Amino acid sequence: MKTVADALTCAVRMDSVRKTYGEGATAVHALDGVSVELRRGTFTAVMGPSGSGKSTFLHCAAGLDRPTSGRVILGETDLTGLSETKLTELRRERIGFVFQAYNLLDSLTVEQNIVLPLRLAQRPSDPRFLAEVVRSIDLHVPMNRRPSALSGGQRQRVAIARALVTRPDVMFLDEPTGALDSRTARQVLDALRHAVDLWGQTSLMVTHDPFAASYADSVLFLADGRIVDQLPRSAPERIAERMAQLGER
Ligand SMILES: Nc1ncnc2c1ncn2[C@@H]1O[C@H](COP(=O)(O)OP(=O)(O)OP(=O)(O)O)[C@@H](O)[C@H]1O
Repeated sequence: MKTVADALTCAVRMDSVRKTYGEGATAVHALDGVSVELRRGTFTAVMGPSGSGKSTFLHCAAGLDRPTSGRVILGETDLTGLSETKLTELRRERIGFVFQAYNLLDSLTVEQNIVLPLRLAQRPSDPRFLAEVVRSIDLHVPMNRRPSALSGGQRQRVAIARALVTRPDVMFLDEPTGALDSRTARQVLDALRHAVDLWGQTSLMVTHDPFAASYADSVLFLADGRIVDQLPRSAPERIAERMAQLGER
C-alpha cells in the first residue's frame, strides 16, 4: 500500500510495465515487467546492451509511448488512462526533454530557443530565473546569437536550459553526450550535475557511456527488457565492468 509520503518523494513510478511490439511468434518484448521508482531530486542513468529496451523505457516513463500493460505514475498522475491531448499537455508542462540531436531552431536566437516551451505553454518567462538557469549550466554565450554559431557543447547546454526553464517534474535525457567529444561531454555533464544539485532536478538519462553514467546518483542496468541490476553512484570503471558482464550473457 503506497502512502501519501511515498507519492511526495517519488517523481516517477513504473509498476510491472511491459511493452510488446508485434504479435505471436514475432512479438518483441522490449520491456518485460519493469517496476522502479525514481525519487525526487535524484539523477538516474539507464544502461544496457543495444536492444535491451533503454529507449523504450525512457519513452514509456516520459509518456511519449504507452505501455502494453502496467502503469506509469508521474507524481500523483497515473498516465494510463490519459487522453492523447492530456498526455501532450502533461509532457509540455511537466517534463523536459534533451536528445542527442539538439533540436534547436536556427531561425530563433539562443534566448528564444530556451524560452520556447514557456511560449508554447503560454507561460510568462521570468528573466531572473532564466539568468539563473543559464549561469547554473555555465552557458556564457550572447543570448541573441543563433544556435548554428555555437559549438556542440554550447548547443547541448542551450537544449538543457530549454528543458530546465519550465521547472519540469522530471528531465529525460537520451544520449545527451552521444555526439560530443570527451572534453565537451565533460562540460555538459558537469552542467547537468550542477543543475541536479542546485535545483534538485529529478533527471533520468539513457547512455552507452560509463563515464556519463558515473555522474548519476544511481545506475539501472537493463537486459532483455528487465532491470537486472542497480549500482549507487560509481566510478566509470565499475560501471564498465558491470556492462561487460551483461554483454557476456
Ligand atoms: N517500433 C518498434 N517496432 C518493433 N520493434 C521495436 C520497436 N522499437 C523497438 N523495438 C525493439 O524493441 C527492443 C528494444 O529496443 P530499444 O530501442 O528500446 O533498445 P535500446 O536498448 O534503446 O537499444 P539501442 O541501445 O540500440 O538504442 C529491440 O529488440 C528493438 O528492436
